Amino acid sequence: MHVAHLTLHDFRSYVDLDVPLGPGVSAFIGRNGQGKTNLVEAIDYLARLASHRVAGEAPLVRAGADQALVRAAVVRDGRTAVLEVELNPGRSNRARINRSPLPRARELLGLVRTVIFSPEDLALVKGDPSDRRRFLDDLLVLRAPRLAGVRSDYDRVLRQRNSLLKTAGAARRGSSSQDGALSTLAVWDEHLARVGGELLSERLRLVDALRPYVGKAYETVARGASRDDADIAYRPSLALAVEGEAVPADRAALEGLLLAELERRRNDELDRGISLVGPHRDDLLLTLGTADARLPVKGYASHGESWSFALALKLASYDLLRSDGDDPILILDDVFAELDGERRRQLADLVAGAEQVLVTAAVAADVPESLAGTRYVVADGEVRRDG
Ligand SMILES: Nc1ncnc2c1ncn2[C@@H]1O[C@H](COP(=O)(O)OP(=O)(O)OP(=O)(O)O)[C@@H](O)[C@H]1O
Repeated sequence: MHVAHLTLHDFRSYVDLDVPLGPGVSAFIGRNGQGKTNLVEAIDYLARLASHRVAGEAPLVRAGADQALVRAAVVRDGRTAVLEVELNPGRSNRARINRSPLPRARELLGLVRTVIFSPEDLALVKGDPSDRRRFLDDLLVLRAPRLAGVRSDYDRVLRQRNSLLKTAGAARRGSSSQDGALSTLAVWDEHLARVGGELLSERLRLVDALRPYVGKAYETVARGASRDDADIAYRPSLALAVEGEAVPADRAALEGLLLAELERRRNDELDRGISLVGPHRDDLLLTLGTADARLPVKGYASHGESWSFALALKLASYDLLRSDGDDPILILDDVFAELDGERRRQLADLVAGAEQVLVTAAVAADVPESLAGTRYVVADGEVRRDG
């Protein structure tokens, strides 16, 4: 797939932008702070309805404006659709396809697929578990857009259950009756186990599917590495076994495990007033080394190894989406400055075959020759074709 035309209105630093794009490589070159990332962020936003840089919509709307608009003509299998999203911070966003409004903006998900490489990816390795959970969940939704509903249902159930735990815990500490709260809690346990079991099962399956691609990708981007060096494993907040026997990764079995664990941890949860069990407490463990000497990347790996691992995770997700028969738009935002000449060429060779690659760089010479493509100059709020 590729974006054939991008229109922005009051998005980030752009008042109005109208830029035709084509398949193949487009490289956006400009001095720091000219709006290169803002442009590719807009396309990535259409794919995920979230930014890779900030939480929430407010920073995406131009300072002083009330709303922003991102519109893109997207070509997939020879057919063009015009996708549009209006960002309304504090209110719901609106989306349209070919000018027809959609009941919910979420229905845009899955129509554009992107894989973005950016300096923020380092948080995948060095950041909190929430950064890695977001990576997994974003990839889940890209592969199966209906899971956006499961993800938001889980967040809602968790919020409700946490507030109930606070109330019931406070009643218990004040020795007042908690009967009502406890019976309501049992209902929310069931919700959490049902939606959580589904999310957990999807994540486990995803990690299984992604794993073989991670070693291969790390070998490509890390100097002197072999494909067995890098590995990933899902680290759940509860043991996925009963009497030493691993439980299958299906939702019903996981739902049962979650319910039992919620019951077991009930007192802890009431004491602390938060949900201690469920996919919101899980992590993706990243390790490097040989079978007998394997170390977690976080806290042990060098800066170069960490950066290579982050790139490898993104490259692996790109390979996985391709193996599904998809051809996501690849965005390489400011990544070449971080790599030496050999790694630049290797990464460039790997991505050059994608239907559309969007590259940003402050210095044209940082973009490898094989990604020459079409060059655009980004300056003073404008984007024009170079030459
Ligand atoms: N909501 C907003 N309203 C107005 N201007 C904004 C908004 N958000 C970001 N900007 C401006 O956009 C500019 C940053 O643009 P962007 O991140 O695209 O830069 P860049 O060209 O990628 O630079 P670099 O090469 O340093 O990464 C900054 O000058 C910032 O002040």
